[in-house]
Amino acid sequence: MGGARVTPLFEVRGLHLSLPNLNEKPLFGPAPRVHILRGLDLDLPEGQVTGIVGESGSGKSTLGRCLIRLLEPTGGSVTFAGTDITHLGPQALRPFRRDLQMIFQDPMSSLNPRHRIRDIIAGPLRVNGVENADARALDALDRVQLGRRFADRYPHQLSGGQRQRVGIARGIALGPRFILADEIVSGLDVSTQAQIIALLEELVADMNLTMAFISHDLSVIRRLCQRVIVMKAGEIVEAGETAQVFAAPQHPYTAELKSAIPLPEIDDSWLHDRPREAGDVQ
Ligand SMILES: Nc1ncnc2c1ncn2[C@@H]1O[C@H](COP(=O)(O)OP(=O)(O)OP(=O)(O)O)[C@@H](O)[C@H]1O
Repeated sequence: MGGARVTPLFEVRGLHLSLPNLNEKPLFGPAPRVHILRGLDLDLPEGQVTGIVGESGSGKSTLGRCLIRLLEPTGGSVTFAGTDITHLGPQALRPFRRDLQMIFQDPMSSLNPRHRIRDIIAGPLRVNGVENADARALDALDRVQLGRRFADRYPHQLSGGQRQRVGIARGIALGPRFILADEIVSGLDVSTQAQIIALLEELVADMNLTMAFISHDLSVIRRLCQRVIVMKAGEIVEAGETAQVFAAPQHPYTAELKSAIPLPEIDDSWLHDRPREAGDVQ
């Protein structure tokens, strides 16, 4: 596309992650290590959504967790907004926690069933010492187009799409700069998926969010992500602008991936149909 270069929010160089392989513990000596990420280089441009695709077990979630430092890399570096966060301990990471948020795949298991929606969203705000946590939780409910009348409900009283909106509200309430979204629309029906994707697009634009969006669904990736990286066996086999990568895949694996999942070629206007009334939200 050309134009001005977008500053990367994340710069990842030679990222490596290995863990002891507990399935192959020898009688003597240390367990052999399993290499999950094998030297990744990538930039995540600020204000853009980068899709991460690849077969099951290729390391997508592990990469995401290294970015937000839920995992500590065993090699290479992760630089966030100019600071090397690769090996920061819990104390040094504290100032970054607000900026690095995650939305989980299954909101039912990640939302405490005994807590009201207002407390689920306000919880992380209180932990981070944010003033007016309750008011900000209600604002977040508005931003995800659920509305305040959901504040006193419990997760089981909501539909799958509504619960995912609560997950998103919790993710954005702290005003993060980066969100990791790991398979967050996989469990939803197609029309609810489309509404959630439209909401994410709006939030990314309004809040200048940078997002890494892990998904198996290439049509969702094509809709939402300006850039995409393709992983295989702990390595990045292809990266670039989404339209280019899928139009002219350079790596046989990308072509394989593309041919494995049919992409809808026609009329995606339904993706733009968004509810205008909070009561319509699914
Ligand atoms: N704590 C761990 N100990 C040992 N192996 C692990 C651990 N976490 C992940 N792995 C292995 O690392 C590989 C990458 O896992 P990861 O969850 O990152 O893949 P993924 O691409 O996100 O897969 P999926 O699409 O199935 O979620 C897998 O083979 C997994 O079994």
